[in-house]
Amino acid sequence: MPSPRSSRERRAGRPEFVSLLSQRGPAAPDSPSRRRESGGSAPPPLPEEDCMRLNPSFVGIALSSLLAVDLWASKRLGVCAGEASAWGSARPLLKVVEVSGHGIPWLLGTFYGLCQSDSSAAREVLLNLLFALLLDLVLVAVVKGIVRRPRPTHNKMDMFVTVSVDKYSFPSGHATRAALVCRFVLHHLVLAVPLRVLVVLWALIVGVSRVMLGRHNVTDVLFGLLLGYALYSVVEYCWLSPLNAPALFALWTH
Ligand SMILES: CC(C)=CCC/C(C)=C/CC/C(C)=C/COP(=O)(O)O
Repeated sequence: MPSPRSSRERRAGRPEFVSLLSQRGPAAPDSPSRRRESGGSAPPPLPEEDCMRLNPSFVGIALSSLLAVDLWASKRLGVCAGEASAWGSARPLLKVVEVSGHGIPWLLGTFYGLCQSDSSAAREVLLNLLFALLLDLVLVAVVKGIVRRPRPTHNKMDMFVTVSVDKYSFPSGHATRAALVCRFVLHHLVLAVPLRVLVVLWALIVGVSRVMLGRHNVTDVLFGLLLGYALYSVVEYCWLSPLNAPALFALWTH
């Protein structure tokens, strides 16, 4: 009966073991690389980029899997993407939700409030809300323009007023605005608890409705919510006041 040691030695001589070993250290006496070096008929080594394609990194595999799950889930959840979709009858209602998170009503409403406000505290809050909404529009446009992810194929482009970058879907502008406005309102308006809950629900419904309407993939909305949440911290950090932006406030002093 052969000893375990001698059988291990015999296995080490087999080509598959030799080739594995040859990738880690100096070539074994009978390894394919040694045969190649000695002018054998083996094909020339692959260029670096071909090797990369054959050996995708862990991050690459994880990202493409996430993308595949995202596309699959977004298509399944796009139940109001058209009138003929599974929940197509709810589409008009979700389009009302869409308008509630659109930039134009928020910009016009804030501007109108600013013109009407007669207390300096209200003016300060509204001016900062206006600044936050404009910053959000610019940031989303820049990210959309850089990432250029197309909207889902099942989306019907029948949105209320859009600008050119809105043909792209990452991140969802409605989701960033909803998260930003939600945090802003919760911090600066003294509201009763049921109203605070309603504000949070509104932001979540705006986010979910983007996927249900087929406007976005799930990751567009998740990233949008995170971006809007983080953007509020930037707005707080850069908070405009009569002390640091007197010229701006002078514009609104009656
Ligand atoms: C002052 C100015 C440039 C206003 C533009 C307001 C405007 C047209 C905003 C676009 C809002 C919109 C359609 C965003 C897209 O949202 P997604 O959730 O579909 O990314």
